[in-house]
Amino acid sequence: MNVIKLVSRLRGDGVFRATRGFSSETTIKTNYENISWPEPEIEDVKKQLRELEGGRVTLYKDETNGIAQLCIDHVEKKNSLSGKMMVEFHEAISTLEKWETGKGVLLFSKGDTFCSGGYLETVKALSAPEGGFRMSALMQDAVMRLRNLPLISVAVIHGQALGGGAELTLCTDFRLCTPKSEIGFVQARMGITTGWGGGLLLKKLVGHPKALDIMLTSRRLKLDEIKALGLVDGIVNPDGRLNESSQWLNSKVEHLPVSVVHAVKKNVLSSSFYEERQIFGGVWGGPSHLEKLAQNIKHN
Ligand SMILES: CC[C@@H](C(=O)O)C(=O)SCCNC(=O)CCNC(=O)[C@H](O)C(C)(C)COP(=O)(O)OP(=O)(O)OC[C@H]1O[C@@H](n2cnc3c(N)ncnc32)[C@H](O)[C@@H]1OP(=O)(O)O
Repeated sequence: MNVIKLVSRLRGDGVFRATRGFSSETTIKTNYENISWPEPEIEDVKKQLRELEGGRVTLYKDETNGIAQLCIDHVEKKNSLSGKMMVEFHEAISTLEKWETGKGVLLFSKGDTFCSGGYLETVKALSAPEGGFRMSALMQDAVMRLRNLPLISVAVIHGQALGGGAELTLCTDFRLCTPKSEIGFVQARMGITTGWGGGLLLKKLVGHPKALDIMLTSRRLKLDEIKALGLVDGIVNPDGRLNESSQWLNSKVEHLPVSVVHAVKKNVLSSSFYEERQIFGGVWGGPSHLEKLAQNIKHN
């Protein structure tokens, strides 16, 4: 069997950052039942998933404050993600990667549910093992790229975040919750496990034992437990959650130039002193630095 290992680099912070670049002929040997599928080409997966209709994911970039709104909108089906929505989510993140004046992004949903995971019609349409693997490759790519954006990202959680929806709550820098927030890693009860990057992110955020417990029990985490796990960065009201979250995020970035916001985010994502000094060198002596030096700022 032509086995190509998934080239992954264990980052210092414990998050695997898989780097792919193999042609479609490569296969990946998994540890389970000796199954392997060709490493999919993302554009090929998007073409297949785009046909699986339902709902929409929209992106609005506010140029006045550099904060984008990434909205999950499939209210009639509890904001479950259809294949088409997964593609729109991936493409929105590609757009944000090119947004040079962007400072932040809010991931939120309409209605009373953050996201109930994969749209079960799409899940059934992809029920053959390779279908799940290909969908996972697309969503993991999107989640990893959202996480690695130089923008400051916030998940605005209202109502239930289940299955893949629970995984999406972990791919942002911050989480703002309403009193009705619930996070449920229900995958094990569905006979599967996380597939959108959430397993690794959960372990990184709460530690190995707690991540195992949460995923094995599939219990719904209510707000108090989400807080106790250190996963809540603020509370917002259900009806005003978008405005309140926008103000919360804006208060962290409005006083900084884009270059510094991006440098700070890249710094926190970095996993070596080498990376830090490359980022530092990119802003040292830059227009913002020279401007602040000229002002003789006192940090009192
Ligand atoms: C593919 C990724 C995979 C993973 O890696 O985890 C997954 O995410 S698998 C999917 C995991 N998610 C679920 O299993 C959630 C299933 N839904 C529910 O548990 C409940 O619907 C709810 C989310 C707890 C809400 O319950 P309730 O308030 O009682 O509303 P209803 O159940 O009546 O739902 C209203 C409406 O929405 C439809 N719905 C809800 N979730 C999904 C979904 N994930 N896919 C498709 N449709 C969904 C539900 O069927 C109702 O539709 P109608 O019957 O047509 O009104």
